[in-house]
Amino acid sequence: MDWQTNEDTVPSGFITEAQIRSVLGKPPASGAWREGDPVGRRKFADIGEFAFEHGEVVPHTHLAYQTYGTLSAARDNAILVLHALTGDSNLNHPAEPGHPTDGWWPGLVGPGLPIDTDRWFVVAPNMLGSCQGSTGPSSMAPDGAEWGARFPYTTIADQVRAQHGLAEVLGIDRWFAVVGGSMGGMQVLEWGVRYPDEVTRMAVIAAPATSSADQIALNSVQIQAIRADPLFHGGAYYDAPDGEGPHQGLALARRMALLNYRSPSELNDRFQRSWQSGISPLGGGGRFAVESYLDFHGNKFTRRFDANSYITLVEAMNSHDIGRGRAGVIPALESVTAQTLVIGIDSDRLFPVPDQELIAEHLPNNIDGDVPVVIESNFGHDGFLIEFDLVGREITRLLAI
Ligand SMILES: CC(=O)SCCNC(=O)CCNC(=O)[C@H](O)C(C)(C)COP(=O)(O)OP(=O)(O)OC[C@H]1O[C@@H](n2cnc3c(N)ncnc32)[C@H](O)[C@@H]1OP(=O)(O)O
Ligand SMILES: N[C@@H](CCO)C(=O)O
Repeated sequence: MDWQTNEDTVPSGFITEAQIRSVLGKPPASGAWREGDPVGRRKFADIGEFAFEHGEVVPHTHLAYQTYGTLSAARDNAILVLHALTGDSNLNHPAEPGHPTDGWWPGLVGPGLPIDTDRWFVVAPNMLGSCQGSTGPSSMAPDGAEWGARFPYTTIADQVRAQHGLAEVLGIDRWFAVVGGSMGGMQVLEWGVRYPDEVTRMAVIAAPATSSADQIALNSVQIQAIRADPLFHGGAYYDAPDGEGPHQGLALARRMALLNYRSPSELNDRFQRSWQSGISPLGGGGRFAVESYLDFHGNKFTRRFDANSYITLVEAMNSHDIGRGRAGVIPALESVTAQTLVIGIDSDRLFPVPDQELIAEHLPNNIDGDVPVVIESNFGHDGFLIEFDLVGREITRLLAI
């Protein structure tokens, strides 16, 4: 097949300001960034005025979220599932009239699956600062224009405090489990440290206790790729004609990110030196298959994500230091009371296994003693989004103890 860019890909996930307003019942002074798509299954929790760790205040904030299963009368079966950098509140929706198949954890969450929605009430929010329905840079500021680059610097702790606001709206004062991977795993840790009395069990998957210099460096070049795009306009591109924006910069950032998400051996095994039709055997005049793959995902990404949100969320990952203001990483980890499962992936080059070893060593109630579970997978960091059987087996174990 001759792979091309995906110009015809239908964007998904964007909702309008008016649609959010119709759910919240009042002008939210915040919203989503692009017209055209239905609210679908999302609900919106109004969490009011929000003071960011950095000092700024946003007068009206809301989180988009979805629920799966039924909350028990005792309200004791709730599980919070937290997505990674570019995820959303869609966990698993089989195709049905009006809705295509959707969701980023279809092998993990659903009836009869490891997080069995016949038993558990699962809550999946879109994180603060994102662009899939929750308040973020593409939301409207009080002056009637999008926040853009003016949106407050957002930390992992901010995102977790916003999720806590959602828990209050839902009337859930204790989670049976909090589960998440990558950036979601950072948030799981923050939940365990910040709200120890509200988390019974937690699973930290492919995440570190702090973002290291290496990880910050990988993130910073992605941010720079977006800011260097001449169509970025300092983050004020929402009213550009014909939907122009820093699409090339965002696509380049996604290409770079993908290299951290996959393992060298997977790319080598999968694509080898194969090339697209039309390329010369020397490699000129066309694209290697792996280049086409990166182009494909880079272009596709620009159709579902806002560049300012991407910067906000990547900066939030950079902010991650579970020991900040808590006398260091080790005392912070030692303060967690929840039963914990820590999962690493042996081929993860973004958040490698030593990151999870540090966490497991210092969590007092790690179910595997002082070591993490290390999943063998060739898929690198993205393994937690692909290896449903391996991850599911461990989650099942956590929920069963
Ligand atoms: C919680 C969260 O993290 S949510 C965010 C998760 N989602 C994403 O990250 C979106 C981007 N997608 C991905 O990274 C991956 O698809 C994953 C991790 C979700 C799943 O990984 P995999 O099953 O290995 O999918 P893979 O990376 O091969 O991508 C498949 C796509 O690449 C395309 N593709 C494969 N090879 C090539 C190539 N040589 N040239 C162009 N396109 C290619 C496939 O056609 C397929 O397209 P589709 O998405 O329209 O079906
Ligand atoms: N593919 C994931 C990786 C980050 O953990 C995402 O885009 O969110």
